[in-house]
Parts: sequence; C-alpha cells; structure tokens
Amino acid sequence: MQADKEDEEDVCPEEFVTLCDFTGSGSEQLSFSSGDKLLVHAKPTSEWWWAELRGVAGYVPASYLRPDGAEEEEEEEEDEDEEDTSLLDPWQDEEYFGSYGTLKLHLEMLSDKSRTEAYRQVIRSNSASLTNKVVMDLGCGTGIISLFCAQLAQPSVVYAVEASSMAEYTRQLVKQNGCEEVVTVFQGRAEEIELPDQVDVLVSEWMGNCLLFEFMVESVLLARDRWLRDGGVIWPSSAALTLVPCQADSYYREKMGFWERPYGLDFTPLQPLAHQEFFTKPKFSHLIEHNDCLTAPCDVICLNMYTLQVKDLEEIKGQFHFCVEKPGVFHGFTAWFTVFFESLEAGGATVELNTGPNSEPTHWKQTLFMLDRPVRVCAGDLIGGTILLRRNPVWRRHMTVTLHWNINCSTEETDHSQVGTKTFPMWR
Ligand SMILES: N=C(N)NCC[C@H]1O[C@@H](n2cnc3c(N)ncnc32)[C@H](O)[C@@H]1O
Repeated sequence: MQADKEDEEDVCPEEFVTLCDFTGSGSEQLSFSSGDKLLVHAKPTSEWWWAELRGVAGYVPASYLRPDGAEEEEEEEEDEDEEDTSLLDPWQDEEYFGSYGTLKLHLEMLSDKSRTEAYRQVIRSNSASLTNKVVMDLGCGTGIISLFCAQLAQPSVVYAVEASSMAEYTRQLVKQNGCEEVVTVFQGRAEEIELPDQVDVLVSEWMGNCLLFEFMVESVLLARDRWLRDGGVIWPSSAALTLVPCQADSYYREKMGFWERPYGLDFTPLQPLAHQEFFTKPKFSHLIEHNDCLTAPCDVICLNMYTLQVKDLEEIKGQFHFCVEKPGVFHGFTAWFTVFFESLEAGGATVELNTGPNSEPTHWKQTLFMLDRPVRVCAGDLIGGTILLRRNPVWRRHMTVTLHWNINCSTEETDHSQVGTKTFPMWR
C-alpha cells in the first residue's frame, strides 16, 4: 500500500477522527479503530476518501469520519440549534420517515402484487383463527394489511401503527372502507406508542433489501417483546437469506467492458474508476436470470422471529458450499430472501413470500455483489466460504456485507484454488 497516490486529486491534508472501527477489504482499503486520527489526502468520491494512518494509506469510508476538533463545535451547535441534531441521528428518522410520508414508496410496495397478495393470502387462509383476536400491524403504511384483516376476517381489533405522516391518510382510508369499527390507527414509532392491550398476532412487512437493510426488524423485535402476548403469533414467523454464485455478463460489459473501445478509442485508464464507482457497493434491484446461476442456491442465514434478539443483529454469519454445475464466468454473488408465515391452524399450510429468481418478481428484486475480478469456472469446481452481515455501529439502518470465498478447481488446467474476500457497504 503506497503512502500516497499520485493520480488522486490531492487536497491539502486534513485531519479527521474516526467514529468507529472499520476493517478494510482488499489492498486498497485502510483499516482503522474508533478514535484514530487520519490524514485525508484526497476525496475522489463523496463516499470513499484516500487517507493515511501512521504512514500507511488507503481508501476509507467518509461516513465513518468527522473533522478533528469538530466535536466541540458540534456540542456548541447542538445547544444553539436543535434542528442540526437530525444530521447526527443514527437512525436518520427524519429522512427515513419523511420518505414514507410521500406516496412513492407506498405505490411501489402496493404495486408489488407478489408481496401484497402474499399478505392477503396469509389473512385469508387464517381468517377463522383470527376471529376475536387482537392484531398489531407494525409499520402499516397505508394500512393495506389492516384492511385485509377487517375485510377477510373478524378480529376484535387491529392496531395499525405507522410512524410517518402517512398515518393521517391511513385513518381516512380506514374510514373510507368502513373499517373504523375494527381498525384503530396509532401514529408513532412502534417502540414508543402505548397500545390499549397486548396482542395475539403481530404482523409486519419489515423486509428491506438483502432482507435486513433499514433494520426495521429491530422495531419488530422490540414490539414483539413488549406487546405480543405469550403464545402469540408473529408474521412473518421466519426468514431466510439465500445466496448463489452467478454470472453478470451484461452488467459487467455495461459498466466495465464499455471502456475498452468506446468509439474506437482506448478508455481503459477509466476502468479503475469504474471499478470503484460501480463494483464497490452492492447493486440493488438486480434481476438475475435463471441461467446466470452457476450453482444451486443455498440458504446462508435463517432467522427465527420468535427467538431472534436485537443484539443478534450486530453480526450475523452464514456459510456456503457450492458446486459449479456448468462452465461460465463467476462475476459475483446474488442474494435474495424468503419469509414464511406459519398457519394459525394446526396442520395449516405455511404461506411463503419468495423474492428469488424462480418466483414472481417483487419490488425488491435481488441484490448483486460483484467480485473485483471475474473468475472462469468449470463444472465440478467448488466454491465455499462465508457471508458476514455486520451492522454499522454508528448508522443503525446500515450494514456491511463481507464475503469470503475459496474456489477449488476440479480440473488441472487452472491453478488449484483461488481465495477472495470483499466487504460491501450498504450503504455506510
Ligand atoms: N422495508 C419496508 N418494508 N418498509 C416498510 C416501512 C413502513 O413501516 C413504517 N415504519 C418503519 N419503522 C417503523 C416503526 N418503528 N414504527 C412505526 N412505523 C414504522 C414506515 O414509515 C413505512 O410506512
């Protein structure tokens, strides 16, 4: 790792203090501990800066740093102007609930038939058992799940909890659809509102990209512990994160191959920048084709929503062992999730919502993690390794995904095994 990089646009070195630990991946990223003082030499992008620590240099995530000496200023400012604290809110609630106060995200979720019909199927197939039950719909948004409960079953009451300003409209929708006798809307964070009673059923649509992004799941666990009576039911009851090694040839050509000969010119000096800009972070809303899968997929993480604890969310690790089924190019890994809704009725069928490539597409689609370099693989090659979801200690809705993999080639032509590791910020 060089002490500085000539080709970065240099700035007058500035001293920054790190807010938390960071473990860099690959030779380009610089690891540090919370409280370290770094010297920032260049800021090539808003997310990744070129910095030096004790004579060693590398890329660091800008969101993990604050200017040295800014702490005193922040304390002074905080006293003067409360509004600024929203910038320091580790949950970014103002931005997060602000985004759910507009229709865009609700339209996207409601337009997702696979998602919304799955929840309707859960209510419909358990309607008899929901009779006279107390239901909590956590993060109800426009209230669609609560309205399904009132329309398709006879619960005694549904507490529809929504923290964003959408709650005002949710009340109107409940009245407009004649459900005000059954559904009561509570505006506020589920962790903070007071409900009149314990609940028999806690239902929520909390899943984010790669299952956990946004970490709304923490709110569900806190509500479970506070409001779900013993023996109550939580929907989804369990969740699985699935991974598969894949080809991503069109994406690779679009973002990296493009620079080979655009208009007959050699633009390859831009490829390191393209790599940094397009392959450093995961690609959300990726649509993997069935033929892109190099192996059978594998469930790498399984969550039991009855036993999962908030502290477990800090670090979740999974293992995988894949056997390549056909020759191809290993560009990266694709991830998706499935959630399961156990039946309230003994022996009743479990409803599942699968966001993978072999199910009806959903608004989440899949998440693509591109390797630094594509690897040609043959049938019979083994790809084993681990995935680690590490929650951001500062920005509580964010995490990093670290993949370690080992390729054992089945044929003699290529060198025996290749080992790789890469950490992806999502998004901090
Ligand atoms: N990824 C998702 N499924 N997001 C759905 C999030 C919906 O739940 C709402 N929401 C998220 N967290 C909470 C919470 N702790 N309390 C109440 N509503 C919440 C949010 O405003 C939006 O309407």
